[in-house]
Amino acid sequence: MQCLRGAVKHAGSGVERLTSAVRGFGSSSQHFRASPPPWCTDADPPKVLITGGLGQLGVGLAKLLRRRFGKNNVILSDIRKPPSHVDHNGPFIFSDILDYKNLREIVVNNNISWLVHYSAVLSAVGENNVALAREVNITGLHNILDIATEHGLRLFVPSTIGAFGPSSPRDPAPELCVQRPRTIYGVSKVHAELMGEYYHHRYGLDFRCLRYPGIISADSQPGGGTTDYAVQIFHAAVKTGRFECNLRGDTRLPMMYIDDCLRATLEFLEAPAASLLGRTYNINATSFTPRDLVREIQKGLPDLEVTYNVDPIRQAIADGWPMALEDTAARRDWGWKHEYGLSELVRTMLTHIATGNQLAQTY
Ligand SMILES: NC(=O)c1ccc[n+]([C@@H]2O[C@H](COP(=O)([O-])OP(=O)(O)OC[C@H]3O[C@@H](n4cnc5c(N)ncnc54)[C@H](O)[C@@H]3O)[C@@H](O)[C@H]2O)c1
Ligand SMILES: C[C@@H](O)[C@H](N)C(=O)O
Repeated sequence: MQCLRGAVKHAGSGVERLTSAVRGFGSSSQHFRASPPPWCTDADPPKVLITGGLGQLGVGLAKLLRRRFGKNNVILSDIRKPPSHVDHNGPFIFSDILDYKNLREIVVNNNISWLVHYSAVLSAVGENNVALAREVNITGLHNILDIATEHGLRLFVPSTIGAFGPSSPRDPAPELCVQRPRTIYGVSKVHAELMGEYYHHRYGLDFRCLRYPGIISADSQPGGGTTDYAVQIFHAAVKTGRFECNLRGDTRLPMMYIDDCLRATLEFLEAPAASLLGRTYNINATSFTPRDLVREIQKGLPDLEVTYNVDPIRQAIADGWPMALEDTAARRDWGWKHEYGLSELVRTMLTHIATGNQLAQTY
């Protein structure tokens, strides 16, 4: 299929306070399926490559997929040096998605069958460096599409709430509607959705795409997006008890706890092709404003103080994004169901961060 390429060329006391506050919250309700679903009949597990794997989502996804498919069947890759804990958990290799030959070599040499394409420049960073975002998010995607098509891979590319814009219906945004985003990030994600679906219809590429909400995680940092405040506030709340929020207090956006996001990704990847009436699906969990989030965190940490210092770039981006996503198609076609609402998300985040801080003090 080489012809295709040619053709389409705080601090201690705070931690104790927090620990006792969250003890009453109970433990995470997360549970991942331990064995393959009955309709998963593949004799061999897939060999999975994750690009951009050292960002907020990749390490967690690798952990989940390795539990399911085996440690050596999931290769994490990025253009940065991995921290030692990542290096010890399974295979990691350098891969620059802009280097087509290197990417092809990795796919061939490792007999890759599934490609999870996480490399991207996110919304806020993208507005500061449009050329870089265009290169990584669009040129890089072209390499990924060609390689996935040439080698018959199952390709997962995440899209985002950022693929909608001010003229899209906002509460909720349906699967199919006007999409005129005003960020290079959003434009590149609409491009990815359309190109992937085109390659599916034209070349039979097994392209799969989920529009993720803003993702909230405790042990990985966000990479420069508009929803980053909703992760940073937890760490600031525990460390200093103070947080300066860069979005207005009434900015409602769709959000999701990372365990729901990663489980959705695995379940969607495993869904039989015949059950997928579409190739790009919205997934939704909860929606909140900074004020809602502060109120919920203050149930565990009543002394948290929040001030607002709005970043006009991020605020303009958020004002053009939906407040919720309509996701009945995902629930109908492949059984999507979220587990974390706002209160579960906040309890789980505070529990994880308190436990992490205690461990850090121990060692
Ligand atoms: N985190 C979220 O809230 C969220 C929400 C919606 C969609 N998504 C999508 O999910 C995916 C993963 O998001 P994330 O939050 O982990 O992103 P992130 O910004 O934290 O990580 C992206 C990774 O891509 C890598 N990268 C950049 N240029 C590269 C290149 N040339 N070659 C290879 N890797 C390169 C970076 O080193 C980084 O580790 C992205 O596609 C993002 O658009 C994320
Ligand atoms: C929403 C998502 O795509 C990312 N967290 C961003 O804000 O850019």
